[in-house]
Order: sequence, then C-alpha cells, then structure tokens
Amino acid sequence: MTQTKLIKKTTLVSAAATRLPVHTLTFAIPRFDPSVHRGKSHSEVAIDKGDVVKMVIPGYKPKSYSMSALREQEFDVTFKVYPNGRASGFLDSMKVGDELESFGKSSGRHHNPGSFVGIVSYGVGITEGLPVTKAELEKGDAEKVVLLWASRTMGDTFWHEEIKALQNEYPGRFEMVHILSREEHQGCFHGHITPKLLDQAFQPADRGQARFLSVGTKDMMRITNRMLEEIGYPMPEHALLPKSRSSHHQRHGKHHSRTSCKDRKHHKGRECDKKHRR
Ligand SMILES: Cc1cc2nc3c(=O)[nH]c(=O)nc-3n(C[C@H](O)[C@H](O)[C@H](O)COP(=O)(O)OP(=O)(O)OC[C@H]3O[C@@H](n4cnc5c(N)ncnc54)[C@H](O)[C@@H]3O)c2cc1C
Repeated sequence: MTQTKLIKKTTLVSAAATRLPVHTLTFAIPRFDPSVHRGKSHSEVAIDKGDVVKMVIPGYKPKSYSMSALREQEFDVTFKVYPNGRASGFLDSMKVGDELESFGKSSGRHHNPGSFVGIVSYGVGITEGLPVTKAELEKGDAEKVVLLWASRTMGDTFWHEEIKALQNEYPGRFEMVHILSREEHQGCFHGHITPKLLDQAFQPADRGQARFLSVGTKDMMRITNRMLEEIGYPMPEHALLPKSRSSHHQRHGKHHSRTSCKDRKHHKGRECDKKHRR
C-alpha cells in the first residue's frame, strides 16, 4: 500500500449558495517500489501529457485526479466538492496528517507539437488545463498558447495570480480567455462554447499548425472535438495530446485478436498492428 499523507489543505473557492467549493490538497510523495506498488511513481507523473493520480477512496474505488502541481517532495490535487460526491466528499473530509492510498497512472497520450495551442477547460477542468498551458509555454514549440476557461461566474474561478504571472512572463505568447455562462463580465465572453466562439477565440497564424486540448467531462470533450472539426480542425490530427496507438494494448496488458476485442472503435474493423503483438 502506498500510503500518501496529507500535509496541507488550501481553499481556492469558498462554498456559497450559488457555487461549489474548490480546494487544493498537498500530499507528501510516498516511497515507490515498482515490485510492490501498482501504477507509476508519483514523481514520474507527466502533467504535460495528462497523466493522473489515482486516489483510492476507502470502501469505494480509485478515482482519477489531475496533479495540479508536482514538486520534489510533494504534489497537489485540486478538486471541486460535489453535493453527495463520494470521492470529492472523502477528499474534503481529510484532515492534515490523514493518509490514503494513491498511485500515478499514465494517460497513454503523446505530445503532438504545433506552433499554436488552444486549450479549452470546462470548470474544474482547469486543473489539467492550466498546468498543460504552463508546460506548453515552457517547452517553447508553440508561438502562441490560448487558454479558454468556461465557468459559471467569475466567483467560480481561481488561480488568478498564477494566470497573471504567466501573462507577465509570456506577453504576446499567452492569452487567457474567459467565458461565463451565468454572468456578464467586462472582457469576458458570455454564454456557452459554440463553434463560432472557438473560431473567434482561436486564431492561429497557420491553421495547419494548430493543436487543441479540451478538458471536462467525456461528453464535453466529445462535443468540443466535434465543434473543432466543424470549424476545420479534424481530430486527432489537430489534437495536442492524442492517444498513443499502443495505449489500448498497454491497458489490456496483452495482445488480443480483433474478434476478442470489445473496443471496436479502436480496431476500426482492422486487424491490430503486428508490432503490438506479444
Ligand atoms: C482523467 C480525469 C481527471 C480528473 N481530474 C479531476 C481534478 O483534477 N479535479 C476534480 O475535481 N475532478 C477531477 N476529475 C473528476 C473526478 O475523478 C470525480 O469524478 C469527481 O471528483 C466527482 O466524483 P465524486 O465521487 O465526488 O462524485 P459522484 O459521487 O460521482 O457524483 C456526485 C454528484 O456530483 C455530480 N458530478 C460529478 N462529477 C461532476 C462533474 N464533473 N460536473 C458536474 N457534476 C458532477 C454527479 O452528477 C452527482 O450528482 C477527473 C476525472 C478524470 C476522468
């Protein structure tokens, strides 16, 4: 068991009648022994490739969370507390000094560089969106990185200082765009994300070089990909972090034939690539 100790809790958004609270939990990185522990070491979680940390909720199951920051000895998980949420409720109930099991997990995605990066974060999806934005700016492949954050109100947003710091560090290269569904606010779009809005927010100099990432529920990400396709960016060609071809096989642990594979979308009616056979 990789017991992970909570060392700090920070509230980013306080609970109010109209909004759900958001907290950051800071955990000490536990010792990792690959012969005993499952998953990957916390220190090897690649935030820039969308790797996650699995928090093993007692009496429930391992739940995915983006690592919002990784330092030498500790890591952060930033989460929204949902009403009656089993996992988020448990994390919220933890006190400094409490422990739970956790392990790192690879996203099975790879980096597809381009000179323009557009990232769409829905609500608490910013926990992956902002760290990936920061990593893209640090990598330097992208001449321009635009982060579009869809929230209900400005009061639901957080990490204002971190965003300001990136704007100061990368003037002209980094652009932050807010869209609010329940509030009109100066300098922000109002309403919901549409293909037209995406076209307005993302204006690459070279459309062929545009790469996109959306972070939200599966439905939101599927719909966003469809909207991007509608405005001329076919996926996964234009995905910033497309699924690696072999990740499906890695998940299953061994090769299987097309007839035994339940993931018909993966095989698309084709036999598996021979190089994945074991
Ligand atoms: C790859 C990945 C990364 C993730 N990273 C993060 C992260 O960094 N931070 C974070 O807070 N969450 C993250 N999540 C979501 C997280 O895993 C849980 O699903 C979330 O905490 C809710 O779980 P729960 O058990 O508390 O709620 P549940 O018990 O599953 O649901 C409780 C109630 O909340 C509602 N609810 C649950 N999830 C959502 C949602 N996303 N939007 C609106 N209503 C919802 C449900 O409909 C239900 O009414 C991530 C998920 C994935 C797949």
